Amino acid sequence: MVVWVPGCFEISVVAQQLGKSGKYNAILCIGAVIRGDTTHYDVVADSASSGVLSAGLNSDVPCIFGVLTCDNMEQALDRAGGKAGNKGSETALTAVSLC
Ligand SMILES: Nc1c(NC[C@H](O)[C@H](O)[C@H](O)CO)[nH]c(=O)[nH]c1=O
Ligand SMILES: CC(=O)[C@@H](O)COP(=O)(O)O
Repeated sequence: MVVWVPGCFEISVVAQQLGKSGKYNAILCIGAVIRGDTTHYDVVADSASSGVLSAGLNSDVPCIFGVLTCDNMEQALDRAGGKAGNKGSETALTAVSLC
């Protein structure tokens, strides 16, 4: 199942709900935080990473951190199936290795 959230900040709360539902063996948390003009980037990136970790610990279901933290769109696209690979599919492999 795919669940969409408004932004990376909201990933962890939904991941925790899904983990606690008991329906899933792993949750793949995929997104991109792109640096802007302000410090908002750091807040969202830090919250996403610590939140996904907490979601896994609190739900006892692996929540895999597949959130890109990039300086620009080019870096993000390169890592979303471009010349630097596909970090999304790597999260799936990580989940398989843990289950
Ligand atoms: N700047 C990025 C955001 N910002 C939105 C936040 O994640 C959040 O939805 C909002 O602050 C409301 O709580 N989200 C991304 O996924 N990527 C960004 O680069
Ligand atoms: C508010 C946001 O989600 C994000 O776009 C912030 O960008 P900026 O740092 O350029 O205000």
